[in-house]
Amino acid sequence: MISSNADHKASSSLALAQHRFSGGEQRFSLRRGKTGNRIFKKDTEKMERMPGEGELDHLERPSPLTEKERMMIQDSWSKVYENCDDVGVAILVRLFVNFPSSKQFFSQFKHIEEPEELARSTQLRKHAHRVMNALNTLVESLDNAEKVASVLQMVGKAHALRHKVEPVYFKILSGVILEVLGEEFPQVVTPEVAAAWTKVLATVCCGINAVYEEVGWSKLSTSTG
Ligand code: HEM
Repeated sequence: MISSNADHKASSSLALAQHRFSGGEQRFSLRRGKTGNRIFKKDTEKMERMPGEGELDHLERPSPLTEKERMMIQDSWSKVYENCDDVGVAILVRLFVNFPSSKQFFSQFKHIEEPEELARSTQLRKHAHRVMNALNTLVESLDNAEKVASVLQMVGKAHALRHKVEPVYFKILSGVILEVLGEEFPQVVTPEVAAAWTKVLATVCCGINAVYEEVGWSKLSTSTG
């Protein structure tokens, strides 16, 4: 069961396979306040829409990255990673606000709604740090297929077996990552760079799905049953 009633009221689009990277409807972005600190800004008010049944089931593994794409990923990531903690928290707050059902796996903030309060949660901040570090390892290892596979094995197994996270949330998170990076780093994440990121994140999702299948995850579909 991955969707609450609220999930169905929504009308945003998200389908990694179809290159639609709107991560949801309420937008919280990082902006510099007068003090120079990054703050969360709420732009619009809408509700979550989970991908429909079968919508994301047939994600095809993208072609390998070209050398140029690999360089674009590594260059853009170096700018993003300079703001590792802020960006990681912004991504996860956007995920949890736009897709509230994704909070169900987190004991310490599953009932919190306010983005500012979410952003202060120790559990959220810790997970943001872990996600960003894992992405950093993947980006650093783009020319090392074995290393990429071992990271995806570790992440996939832990989330399937220990945390029992439906794999669709990895696709949702991928869309949110692209959306936030595009908004926060518009000079860096040009359409060409975003296309390369699309490939990387689709590869991550395919790898995670493969691990879920390996460990016998029984419900790879986005079924709400
Ligand atoms: C690229 C995507 C992700 C990466 C790299 C990632 C990475 C990690 C890592 C390294 C850990 C800690 C080690 C462990 O317990 O296995 C962790 C824990 C966890 N992750 Fe993720 N994660 C990702 C996506 C997600 C998503 C989409 C969800 C659910 C919506 C999720 C839910 C959790 C939960 C519930 C924990 C345990 C948290 C705790 O014990 O405080 N993760 N993740």
